Amino acid sequence: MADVRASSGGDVGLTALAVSLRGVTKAYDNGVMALGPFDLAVRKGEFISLLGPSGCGKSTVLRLIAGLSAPSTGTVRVSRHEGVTRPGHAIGFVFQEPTLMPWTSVRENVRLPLKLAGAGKAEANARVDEALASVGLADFAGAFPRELSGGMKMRVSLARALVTDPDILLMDEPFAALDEITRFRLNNDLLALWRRLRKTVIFVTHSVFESVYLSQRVVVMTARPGRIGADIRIETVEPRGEEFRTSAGYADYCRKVSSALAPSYSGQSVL
Ligand SMILES: Nc1ncnc2c1ncn2[C@@H]1O[C@H](COP(=O)(O)OP(=O)(O)OP(=O)(O)O)[C@@H](O)[C@H]1O
Repeated sequence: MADVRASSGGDVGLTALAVSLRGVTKAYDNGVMALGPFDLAVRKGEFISLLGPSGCGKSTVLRLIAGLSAPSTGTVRVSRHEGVTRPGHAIGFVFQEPTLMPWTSVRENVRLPLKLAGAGKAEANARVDEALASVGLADFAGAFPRELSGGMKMRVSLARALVTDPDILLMDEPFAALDEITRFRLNNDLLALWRRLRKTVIFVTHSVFESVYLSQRVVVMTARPGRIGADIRIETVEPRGEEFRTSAGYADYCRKVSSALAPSYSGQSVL
């Protein structure tokens, strides 16, 4: 039986967990067996990456955690802090496309989740200002999406996800469409934000390099139906920066993660 619950974190042994998936499978209506059985426990404040071949069910995992889709079997639990009365959601979602409303300003784009949650104007204004400042866009509140670069649009998208002060940030290949320099900069900014805000981050990427650079744990998924092929802890001196990116330790971790990914593509011809 599928069971999707938002717990207050009161379960014995689960208090430190932000997200827990147990024995989860997902079969879509068209018969595609996308996932599972899949077990994952993410601690509060942890930064993990989900890495795996195309179609292995990474986005499906995020959608299940966000409650946008229900598991076919198994349990999905999302912990919420008790007594929190702020408007909005326990979960913020950032997609690969910034999906901004082109006809209105950055400020209104970021305000949208608060509007939907019925937040008062004064509180919403303060939160929008704070969210924009946290992604370095304090001076662009009045700009329109067409006036922004790809990296800036992604920052707006991130601010929109942060504006409700969620406990958990789900990010689905957010930087995949960006050039490498912009991507590296956003990687650093995201790490700085994570260190400051201590959100739980679950980050989907196709990039071995990005997963190792950002995460405390890289969860490598098998080809569809996605299961956990490897769960690799990345341990290094914090805070991370360019020194880590160019270190032997980083290269070693990238090799280890690549090896864990290899069974998913070995034997498959690209021609
Ligand atoms: N709504 C849906 N209906 C039917 N099949 C779906 C649906 N959503 C996803 N799938 C299928 O389920 C499988 C897993 O999809 P999912 O998007 O979770 O994979 P992914 O690992 O995120 O892929 P990618 O890396 O290419 O984005 C794929 O085969 C996909 O075609």
